[in-house]
Amino acid sequence: MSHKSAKDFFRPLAVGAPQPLREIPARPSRAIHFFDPSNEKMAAKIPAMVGTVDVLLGNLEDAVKADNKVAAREGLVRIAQDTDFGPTQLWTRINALDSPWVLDDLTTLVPAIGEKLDVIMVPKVQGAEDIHYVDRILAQLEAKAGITRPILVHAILETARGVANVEEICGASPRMQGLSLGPADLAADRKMKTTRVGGGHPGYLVREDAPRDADGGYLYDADRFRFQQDLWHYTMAKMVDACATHGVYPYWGPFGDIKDTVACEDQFRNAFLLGCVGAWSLHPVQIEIANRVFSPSVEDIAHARRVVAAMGDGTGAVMIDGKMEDDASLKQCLVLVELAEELAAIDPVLKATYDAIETPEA
Ligand SMILES: CC(=O)SCCNC(=O)CCNC(=O)[C@H](O)C(C)(C)COP(=O)(O)OP(=O)(O)OC[C@H]1O[C@@H](n2cnc3c(N)ncnc32)[C@H](O)[C@@H]1OP(=O)(O)O
Ligand SMILES: O=CC(=O)O
Ligand SMILES: [Mg+2]
Repeated sequence: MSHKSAKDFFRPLAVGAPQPLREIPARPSRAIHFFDPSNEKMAAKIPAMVGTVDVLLGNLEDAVKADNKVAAREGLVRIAQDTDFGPTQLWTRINALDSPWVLDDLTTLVPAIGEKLDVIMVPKVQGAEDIHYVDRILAQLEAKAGITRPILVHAILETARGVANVEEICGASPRMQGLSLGPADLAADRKMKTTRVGGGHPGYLVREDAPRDADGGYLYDADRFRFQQDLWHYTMAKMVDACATHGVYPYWGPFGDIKDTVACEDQFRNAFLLGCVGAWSLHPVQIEIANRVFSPSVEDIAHARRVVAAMGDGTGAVMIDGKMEDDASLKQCLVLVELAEELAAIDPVLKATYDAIETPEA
């Protein structure tokens, strides 16, 4: 495979296109809230949601009926033009690159609302070639429309080939903002035997050994503990490593069991703990869950600040509450402290909560 030279990687791909970014800004994106711009009831709620959610995403792909694709595209243009998004990011999910709608999605959205669109989410990305296609066409459209800052690209990891190529996808363009794990399409593509949109499965488990009777025989029929396992652990970990390697952000995608807010929270928290910065929200009830779960807890920040204060110049080892802390655990604490600062900058309630934590003297 041929690679661009380092000096060419950050050159605009069209004359007059904006200069690519060297670093993707860490903008809070705990919940990426999906709405169907062709659904009038849903669309009417969007202006009032500004400021309550980090990202509003006008979805044009799956979940929008084929007959409504044009209405969704036009609806998104209207909403974007009529709404002041303030601190809330505006994203869209375009149709798949092999669909009959995607070219019109791009050629309509960029000239009409390109200055307001922060990120374009591309579904069913298979490899670097898909990102290269979007990269070049965006550069041409940006140049033609006089867009002054590059629109970023987010890929959904939802095919087996995409997972196999996750490294090259992350590194395909300086536009790459992040990746989301799409469990529904990924399950179908891999021929997994779950019909759920994210979450676990009662059949995917590990069972406690059978106890033995007095003669040493196994009691296979005995009641034995069963532990449901995580179907998504391997893919999520692989995605997080690829994203961290390339300086882009990993996200959990959808959780389809809207009524099971407890399991949704578990799914989101697993993603947070493994390194993801956010997840999709499909229904308003999922926004609060994501905002809470993807914000460091008061306990974590209190502990992290104690370690930062105790570590002074950041070298050496100290004991806090019977535990060893050193340069490496300080870095873990700084991940949380820095995230808290980024979130506090846009979330006044969270800022007040973090400000109220007693910070130890250095
Ligand atoms: C695998 C994937 O690709 S996942 C990504 C694609 N899927 C999506 O984007 C799905 C987006 N969400 C939805 O379509 C809907 O939330 C559904 C179909 C899941 C549920 O919709 P409903 O049955 O109408 O939910 P419910 O009755 O609880 O809605 C309550 C209210 O919230 C509104 N609402 C529901 N979802 C949303 C949303 N995503 N954004 C804004 N408002 C919403 C409804 O319009 C309704 O308004 P009303 O009180 O004025 O009547
Ligand atoms: O698009 C998301 C998915 O899970 O499929
Ligand atoms: Mg999908």
